[in-house]
Formats: sequence, C-alpha cells, structure tokens
Amino acid sequence: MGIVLRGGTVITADSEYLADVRIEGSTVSTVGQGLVRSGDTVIDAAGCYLLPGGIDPHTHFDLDVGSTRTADDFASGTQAAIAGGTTTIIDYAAQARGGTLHAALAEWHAKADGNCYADYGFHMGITDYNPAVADEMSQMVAAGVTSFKMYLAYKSLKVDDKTVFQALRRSREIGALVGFHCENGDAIDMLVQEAIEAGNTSPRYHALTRPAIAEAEATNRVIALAEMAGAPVFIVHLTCKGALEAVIRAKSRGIAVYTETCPQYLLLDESCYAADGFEAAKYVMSPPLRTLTDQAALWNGLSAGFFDCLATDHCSFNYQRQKELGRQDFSKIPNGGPGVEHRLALIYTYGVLTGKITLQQMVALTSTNAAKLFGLFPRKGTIAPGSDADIVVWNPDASSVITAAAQTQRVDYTPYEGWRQRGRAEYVFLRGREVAKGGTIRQEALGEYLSRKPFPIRRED
Ligand SMILES: NC(=O)NCCC(=O)O
Ligand SMILES: [Zn+2]
Ligand SMILES: [Zn+2]
Repeated sequence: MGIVLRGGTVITADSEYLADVRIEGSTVSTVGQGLVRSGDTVIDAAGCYLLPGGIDPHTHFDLDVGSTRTADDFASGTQAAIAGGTTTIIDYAAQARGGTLHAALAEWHAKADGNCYADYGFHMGITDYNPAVADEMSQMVAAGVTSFKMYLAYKSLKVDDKTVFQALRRSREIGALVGFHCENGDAIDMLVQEAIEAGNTSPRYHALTRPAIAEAEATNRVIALAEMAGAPVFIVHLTCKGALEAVIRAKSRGIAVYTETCPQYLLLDESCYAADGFEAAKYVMSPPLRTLTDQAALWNGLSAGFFDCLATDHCSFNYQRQKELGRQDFSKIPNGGPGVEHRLALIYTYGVLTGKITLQQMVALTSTNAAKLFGLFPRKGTIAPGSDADIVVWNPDASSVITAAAQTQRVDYTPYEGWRQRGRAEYVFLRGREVAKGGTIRQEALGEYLSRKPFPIRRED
C-alpha cells in the first residue's frame, strides 16, 4: 500500500510532464501513468503542479545576536517553512570567537534536534580561523557539515583576506564549499561611525552606510581569492548589479562561483527606507535593499540562469521590542527579516506568472540547485524513483493576501504586508508523511538532521 499523487504535472529542474507519483514508505517508488493499486491512498492532483519540496539554504533560527535572539526558533521557523512548501532548511551555525566548531555544532544540534518540522542541515560560520579550526573543518565535513560561511563585514564576525585565502585552500583539500557575506566591513564601519557622530541615527542611514560598491568590491575580492586558491566559492545573498557582474564574469570564464539572491532583493527596494518614522527598521538587513536598477539586474540575472539558488536569509526580529533596540541608533537595530514562509509563493507569483522565469527554473532555484551544491542530491531536490518523497502539491489557482496576522512565522510583521500571492502548497509531504494539508500543519516535529555529502573536488583544478 502506498500513497499516489494522481494526475498532477510533475515539475523538475529539467522536465515537465503529466504523471502519477507513487510514494512507498519515505521515498518515491515510481513516477508514471496509472500507478494506483488497491488499498492505496489516492490524492487527486489534477490541475496541480507536483514540485520537489523546497530547500531554503539560508536561514537563521534561534540565533542569539548579542542584544536579542531571533523571533523564530527552529520549531516556528520550520513550521513556517512547511506551510510555504519548503521541506528542507540549511541553517547557519556560528563559531563563537575563541570557540570551537565542535562546540558550535553541538549548540546548533541542541537547538534544532527534536524541534524541526522540516528536515535540516547546518552550514558552519567561521569567525576565528586558526590551525585547530582548519583541522576541525575536516571533522565537520565528516559530520555532514560540508559548507562554511565567512563574513567580510560585521565587527564581531569579519575575517581578513589572509584568512579568506587560507580557508578557501583548506576547503579545496577537504571537499567543502565556503560561502561569503560580501561587504567591505572596514569601509562600512567607518561610514557607520561617521554617520552616528554626525547625529544621523535613523534607520535609513543603515542603507546609506552600506553602499552597493562595498558589496561589489568584496564580491570581486572573494572571487579573485577563490580563483587563486583553486577553490569553489558561494556568494550568499547577492543584492546588486556590480556584484552580479563580478559573478557573471567569473562564471563566463569557467570559475566555480555559485550564488544566491533572496526575494526581498528582487521585490523590495531602497524606497522602503523612506518609510515614516521608525518603520524603515523593518527593512534593516545586510546587505540592505538596493535601487530599482539593481533589482532589474537581478531579475535579468535570474532569467538568464546566473543565479544558482533563491534563499531567504530568514532572520526575523519583532518590530516591537526587538527592531526598537535601535530606535536611537540604527547600528543597534538587529539585522534581518522574515521570509521562509513566502519564498515559493512570491517567486511563483512575481517570477513565473510574470514570465520572468519558467516553472523549471523556479524548481532549480528553490530546490534542485541547493540540493546539488550542498550535498543532498538526488535524495532531495527532485521527484524521481529513490528520492525522498518530499513533494509539494501546488495549487496554481489559489490566491490570497500576505499578512502578518495570517502568517505562521512567529514575528509581528512581514515585509510583504498586503501583497497578493498566487499559488499555495495544498499538500506537503516530507519523506512520505503528509505534513501539511490546506494550509494546516501537522503538529509533529518530524524533521531529521541531514548529514550532507562533500562538495566534489574538480579534477582539473
Ligand atoms: N542578513 C541579515 O541582515 N542578517 C542575517 C545575517 C547575515 O546573513 O548576514
Ligand atoms: Zn550574511
Ligand atoms: Zn544570513
């Protein structure tokens, strides 16, 4: 006896066809015609798309940022993910300065294990690179943490070029992919200090002190260092034309550069910082929202296939009491915004239905490419015999309005308040278990830790 999703249109990164999908246990057993047998549970998927469960490779749940902790923890964050059709998240664990990677991994397991509604893995943020940490990196890979992140910005996190270069070389030896937060932190720190000293303390100065050129410069630098190291590199949350041009140049030369952007950079722009009073704090994130010219460049890049992933960088803080920590000083506003719940519907509504990308590109960007880059493919990221039965029955006819009141994310606002969203995750399956139906989430934390495969080392490098 199995579950058959009958008569939907299966969408993968490279195909689209009408079929039944038969689930036996936790995996897909067959994809084809006429798969229903007696005793099966049958779900009528006619008129719906069958999408591989979304993979969001960039979340921050239950993150302590010093002054406060993210509004969403692993339970509420992964419930929101499931509600929106995302069945796997990869969260950023973070080494404490002076601490070990092992301690960070243990801390993240303690926060996530038993609390996740979606499957989950971890990247490891490195803030304090030294020979012992270089050693630990290979132990992380053995523990299934096959990607790392380094920050070129944020006073307490940023690393210098020597460290970037050393870590990239190390990643190549051990089969790991290092992601970088690309902003020139030294220049930004000066601009921030000058703004505060001049009494320019309102939220819009967050954006004015983090110009796009600081991101473009850091992106160019990281790519050059990766090329020198002969290592693959991942540029996280890319937001602007200059940084995208650096990625396109490198990709065109065959350099192993991968990148992601996020819905907020495609859909929102710097005009959000002109909001009255302190409201602009809702959009304080790093990098900040950019110009309409940058936004157009990102959409062109997305259509043309220069982006690998669409992530959210979900890092939610309530407007009341949390964003307000920076009411007198924008540099104290906790950085980040919510998004894990609405990623699929936003890209479907504003990307697919506007003709900017195809459904297959949507699947590649929201699931398949992340699975490939982060060592989960073909277990995750596709609908095929043997793959985990992580499947979203997507109803393209649904339409609703995004509101904070109606969201699952445990945060008191959404940057998309009042936005129309089309399409809905009618059913969500996680390893063959129905975890959401008609917007109602199963109240059971069935998510499992994903030990990921190393990044393949290219022979010619
Ligand atoms: N993006 C953001 O503002 N906060 C989360 C941390 C990061 O990804 O830089
Ligand atoms: Zn970042
Ligand atoms: Zn982030």
